[in-house]
Amino acid sequence: MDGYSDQDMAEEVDVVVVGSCMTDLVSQTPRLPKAGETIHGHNFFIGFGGKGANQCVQAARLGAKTAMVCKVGKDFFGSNYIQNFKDNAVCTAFVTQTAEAMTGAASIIVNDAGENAIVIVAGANMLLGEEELEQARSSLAKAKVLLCQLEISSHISLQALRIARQSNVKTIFNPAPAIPDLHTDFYRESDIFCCNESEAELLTGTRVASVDDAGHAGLELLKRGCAAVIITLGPQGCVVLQASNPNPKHIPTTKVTPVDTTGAGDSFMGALAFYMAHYPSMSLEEMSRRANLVASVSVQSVGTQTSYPFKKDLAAELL
Ligand SMILES: Nc1ncnc2c1ncn2[C@@H]1O[C@H](COP(=O)(O)OP(=O)(O)OP(=O)(O)O)[C@@H](O)[C@H]1O
Repeated sequence: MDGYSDQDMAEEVDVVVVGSCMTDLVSQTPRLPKAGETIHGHNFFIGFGGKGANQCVQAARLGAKTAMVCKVGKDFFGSNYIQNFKDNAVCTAFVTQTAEAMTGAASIIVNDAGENAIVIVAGANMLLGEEELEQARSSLAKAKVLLCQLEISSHISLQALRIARQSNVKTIFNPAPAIPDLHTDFYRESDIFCCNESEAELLTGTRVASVDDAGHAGLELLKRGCAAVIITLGPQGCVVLQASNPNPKHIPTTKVTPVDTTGAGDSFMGALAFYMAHYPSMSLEEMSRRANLVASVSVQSVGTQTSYPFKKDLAAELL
């Protein structure tokens, strides 16, 4: 936007995401190579990923004023990612570049059967520290919603949640990728604790393979101190529980033909943050129903951020 700087944007942010950026380097091959083998692939592309950035971009595409707090390398990938944020109208005032590490990268090989082998190097993501969080403090304290995940140092995510809570900013925490010994304060600092089936399984130690299982796991997570729990269930939508109404509620979604479900969870999270920021008095069930529908659009085309809908792609009643 001409004449409208990053600093101007930082003054009026609705959704702040403190999290990761990853560049996906994707090779499509007939089969996965064996150790020591070189094979020819038939396609290569570079994609924008990382859970934090994905969620931020989805919220921005729905119309939320978003800011990303993250660290990328002083390299081509980092500069390219900053441009991607700008292209999606995300405030980059708190995106820093470091010469100490490369931008986070995921080297992905996908064979024709859809199987993959992936190497993730978190790189600059792990260097996001308290200093950068301090720089974002005043924007964070004025925001409506904070969104965090676990692809950066977990103590930075927890610190961001604490700052938001102290300022009465609603917090959404996505414990992904899940770690078994999650600090108990993550539950207490979360207004919404939102995870998928496998994360719920790892955190509770119980099997989550059905809507009923998700209800039981959700109750266990709720007991740990969060105000609400959402467990996403792929094509089955999600289950919602609130401390004020702990009866698990199944929120189904519409049946679609999935083409590529990569990043569906992040689309759901970004949409949820948008609804919380724009419709603070909407029920959590209704926000979840709408987030299901946004995410269901994302599974109907290929890629991660490339599949995320914009406001203009959605029915007016969803916005
Ligand atoms: N096949 C599908 N059909 C319709 N909606 C889907 C489908 N898969 C996922 N979704 C939507 O996306 C949301 C998140 O999906 P899921 O529970 O699979 O998360 P996830 O495992 O974190 O996803 P991913 O790791 O692929 O990003 C679901 O709650 C649902 O709303």
